[in-house]
Amino acid sequence: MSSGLELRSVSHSFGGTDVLHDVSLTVPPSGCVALLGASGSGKSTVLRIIAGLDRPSAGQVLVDGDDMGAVHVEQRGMALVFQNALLFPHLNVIDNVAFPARMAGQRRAEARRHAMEYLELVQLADYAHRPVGKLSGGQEQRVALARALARNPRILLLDEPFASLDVQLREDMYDLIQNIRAQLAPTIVVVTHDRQEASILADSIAVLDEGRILQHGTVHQLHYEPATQMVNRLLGGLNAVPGHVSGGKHHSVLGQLPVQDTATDGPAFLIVRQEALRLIPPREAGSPTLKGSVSGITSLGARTLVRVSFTSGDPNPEPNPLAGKDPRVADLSSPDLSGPDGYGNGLTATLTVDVAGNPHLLLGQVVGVGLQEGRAWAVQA
Ligand SMILES: Nc1ncnc2c1ncn2[C@@H]1O[C@H](COP(=O)(O)OP(=O)(O)OP(=O)(O)O)[C@@H](O)[C@H]1O
Repeated sequence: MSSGLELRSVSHSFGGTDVLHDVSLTVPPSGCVALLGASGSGKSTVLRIIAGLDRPSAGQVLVDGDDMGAVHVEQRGMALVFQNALLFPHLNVIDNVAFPARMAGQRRAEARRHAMEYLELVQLADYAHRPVGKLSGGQEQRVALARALARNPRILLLDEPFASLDVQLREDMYDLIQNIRAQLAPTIVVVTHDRQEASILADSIAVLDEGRILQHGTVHQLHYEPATQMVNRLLGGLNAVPGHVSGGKHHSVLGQLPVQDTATDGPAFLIVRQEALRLIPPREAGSPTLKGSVSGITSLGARTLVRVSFTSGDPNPEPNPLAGKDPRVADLSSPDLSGPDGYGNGLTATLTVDVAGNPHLLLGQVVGVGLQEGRAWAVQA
């Protein structure tokens, strides 16, 4: 049966250097949480502390409410899978998977029968008697997963398990993890620096930066309601426009945009996801109030990123012809640039817009930008 995991104010230092600060995290039974962060942010250290491989300098790890402090690694009921599969080279595939059961004293035939069930789960039953030296990288990781699952762990810990696989193999592994979750429902903590991987695999993501959890939330919250500019950046957000919040609106070169009720007054960045922005085609835009000009075009294949630069200071703004007509498009072009905001004197801002297909734009071309309603978000500067 799956277990719930809780980290309570865990801190850790190596030789006097603090690497984790007051990390608290809850993973419900059968839940999957991704720890997302840049290299060196402390992800692996959190995982090692959960597994019992390192003792935290302070704080507690609890499983189903029980403090693991005095519980030995082997008794914690956890299984770890690393980026490197770490298979036993002298054993074939099935005996690698059967190894933990053999160590626990199970008879060979029984341990192998049990191992075979897990090899079937990871679709490697046909490879049971193959030497592990003759496996591909993806197959090695499948064997490592089967070996971890065969221990029937209370918690499965995955440390960048697919980082060394190519894109296609990685996608196959994501399907496999979904399948394992559907069939066995283990509680999972997966460490990754890949935001897409975190979004695909996990129910929620905890963003770690310099040993601190900046935010733990759903994939949606982290993308559209980031707690800080750093979270926005780590989740791939490309737009952060400086300005300030007052009276529930963000004031910047882009004008005044209503943001979340909870935003506090003061200096703040306006965060808008590139996917929540829409280019208003030049022929429809006519004379958009907020004239933006294309300053960069980057092809992503099926999609294109378009950078649009805006300059404040137009004393006679004209109305955006689309404002109010398209319910999906908020009026991003009603700037009060003559107001007392201090953003009216030739300052510029750029927004990056994620566009499906090739928009056939030219650098310098004037375009309008629409924002999906309710998608403007402010974070304190
Ligand atoms: N055994 C150790 N002794 C000293 N410092 C360590 C040790 N292990 C990790 N560190 C330091 O602790 C910090 C966090 O390391 P950790 O490996 O947890 O980060 P990470 O986010 O998993 O990084 P990566 O993605 O590169 O694996 C880093 O500054 C690292 O240099």
